[in-house]
Amino acid sequence: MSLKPKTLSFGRLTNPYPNPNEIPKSQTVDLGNGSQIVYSPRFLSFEDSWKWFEYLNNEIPWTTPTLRVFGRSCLQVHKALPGSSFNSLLLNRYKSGNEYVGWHSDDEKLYGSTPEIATVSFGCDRDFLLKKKKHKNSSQERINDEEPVTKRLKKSSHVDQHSFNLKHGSLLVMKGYTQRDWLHSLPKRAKAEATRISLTFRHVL
Ligand SMILES: O=C(O)CCC(=O)C(=O)O
Ligand SMILES: [Fe+2]
Repeated sequence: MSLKPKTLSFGRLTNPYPNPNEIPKSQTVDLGNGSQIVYSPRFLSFEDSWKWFEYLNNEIPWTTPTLRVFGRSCLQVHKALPGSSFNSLLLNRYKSGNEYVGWHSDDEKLYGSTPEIATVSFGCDRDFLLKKKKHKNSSQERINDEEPVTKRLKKSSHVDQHSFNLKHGSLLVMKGYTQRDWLHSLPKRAKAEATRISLTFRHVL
């Protein structure tokens, strides 16, 4: 894919980390029971990410709700995730903070039992939330009646929800049993006025 954007509009946002030494490091969050999230806030450079944003925003024939493109995946995602074998790319565009994705998991059979799903984000920062699914009968979720309520509440608010602010040029990877055990969403944000584009790389069996 050649990157020949029609227009470039660098400087829409100020680079939050102009000094490369201050760029936050990647973090791995262990969600427990074999699920993990890896978040790299500055996966692509600030300038390259704007080139990608402009290219995607101007050149993709965006339709509602989504466009699925099968074939060779692009960018450097394969290099960053050795062993990955993505063969599907889903593109989403959120034109404002009013556009959102509700709670769901990408647990369709076609992705297998432990899919690795990698999301690269461009444009406006948006929050990405994760919450644990309620399994009525699993021993893991069974409420211990002996435990004081206050302890129970503390435990669940700490362990059962996570939030990531997905930055321009960031990479977030959901791994292991994240789709089986967790829901994710990209909620409405009144303050997010600008467009966000995300690319999600997946492996279809
Ligand atoms: O736009 C995103 O970051 C995620 C969207 C999503 O969860 C999906 O397309 O399944
Ligand atoms: Fe999803």
